[in-house]
Amino acid sequence: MSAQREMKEKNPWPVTIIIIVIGVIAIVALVTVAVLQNMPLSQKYKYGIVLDAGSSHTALYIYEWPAEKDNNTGRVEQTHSCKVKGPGISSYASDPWKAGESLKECMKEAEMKVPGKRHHETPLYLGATAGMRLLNMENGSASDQVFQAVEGALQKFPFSFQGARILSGQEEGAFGWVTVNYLDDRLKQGLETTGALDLGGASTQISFVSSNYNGSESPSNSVTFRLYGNNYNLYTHSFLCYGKDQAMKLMLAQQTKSGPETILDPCFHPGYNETKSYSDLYNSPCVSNRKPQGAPATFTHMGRGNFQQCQEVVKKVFDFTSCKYSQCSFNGVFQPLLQGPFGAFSAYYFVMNFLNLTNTSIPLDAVRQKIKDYCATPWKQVMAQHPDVKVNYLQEYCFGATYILTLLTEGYNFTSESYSNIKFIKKIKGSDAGWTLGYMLNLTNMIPAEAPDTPPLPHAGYVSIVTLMAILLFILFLVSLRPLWRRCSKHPRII
Ligand SMILES: Nc1nc2c(ncn2[C@@H]2O[C@H](COP(=O)(O)OP(=O)(O)O)[C@@H](O)[C@H]2O)c(=O)[nH]1
Repeated sequence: MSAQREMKEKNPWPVTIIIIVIGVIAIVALVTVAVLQNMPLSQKYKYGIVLDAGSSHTALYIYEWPAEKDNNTGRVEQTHSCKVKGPGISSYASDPWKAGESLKECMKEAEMKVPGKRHHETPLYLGATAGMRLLNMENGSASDQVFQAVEGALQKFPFSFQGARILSGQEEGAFGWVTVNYLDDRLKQGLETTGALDLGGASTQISFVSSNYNGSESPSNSVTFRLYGNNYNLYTHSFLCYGKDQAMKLMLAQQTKSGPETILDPCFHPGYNETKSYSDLYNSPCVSNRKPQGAPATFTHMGRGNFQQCQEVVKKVFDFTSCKYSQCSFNGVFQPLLQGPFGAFSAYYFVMNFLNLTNTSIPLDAVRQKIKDYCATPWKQVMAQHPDVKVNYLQEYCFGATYILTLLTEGYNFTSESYSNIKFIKKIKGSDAGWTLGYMLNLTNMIPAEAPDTPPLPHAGYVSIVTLMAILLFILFLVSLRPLWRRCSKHPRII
């Protein structure tokens, strides 16, 4: 008995080893549980699809975000876009069925891009803008029929179709502003926001936060938001008929008041010569009431290529005569003092990018000179220099640039100084600038009013601390076994 006890006392190794093994297993288990518990769930994605039914064309956008971060920010990304072939849906007023048909190709693309098992839960929205606003004003039943055709076509796809509707100008402006600031991560961080300048085909929007605007003056221009715990009082205005294409009609209407057979247009290149129809020019509610009586069926549209004269004609499409507010942009519309940086997208970008004028540190006078030289370039030469640019776009850059400059400086009152606060942009971090993302974020409640609770430590910090504590505990445990070590180290010694 006593010999056995002596042997146990003399040889504590098995007990020590067992204790160490249990200690190691416990610590490994502790660390593993901590890591697994805090590991992000396997990255399952959710999707949303928005169709932007614009006046000149329709575009489809697919957005993607990690499934477990529905109400967080900065994570929704555009993963795919598709430009619908043909004109905007408002152009199918006389053949509504074709409006629905036109969307099918892009919708089939969306079916391929969104994983099959997510199809049924993927919301699909169609928002129409100024083209449909104008058609609705002109012919309500035609607009209804276009929507019926479009809804019928979209319902045939396996997504969760949430309806098609016309956005108000205010929504278009405000959601464009949300998109820009969301993508720039300005909302979540409560930073100074960026204003949004959107130039479409039929309307144009200006939206910004100004510290001297609280919504009391001209409340119809005010949109208030509470996003991530911050209140925003946004000024926004949409000018119907002041998109690039409708503004061109306004400008041509200025020059065809008397119903001439020929016009020598300073906004088109010298040598440009096309026969155009009066009824096509005056086919929109923006100009239809100005159609000259007794005009011929067609007129010859000739170019003169004179920037200054073009600016004079363009200025005439703005009314600066009356303002019942403390200050106005044009057409008697209130506008507070411009403030902060601005992002200018859609046609602002297409035109300024074509002319290599997206760099706004170029002085305004140099910008004017460049546009002047471009407008004066003979049409033949312009076509020869840009054989791969669509003629429809190419013929309009002189007018487009003159209009943009006049709208910004005379219309919105940008100065040589504040012009440099504008950035001409197409995409931000891979997503197109425009109203669609803001619209989807709003409808899916993906921007919370209050800042989401954040854990006190980031995931990596938490895992590091748990690991460190486990290692320290283990060392402490080993140190507490010191008396045992001494005994162990004595016994094996054979002297
Ligand atoms: N140069 C050029 N112009 C474009 C392009 N896409 C659209 N536009 C023109 O830019 C203007 C605005 O287009 P968009 O932003 O699509 O407006 P919407 O159709 O009213 O929504 C219209 O005059 C279009 O004809 C493009 O890829 N290049």
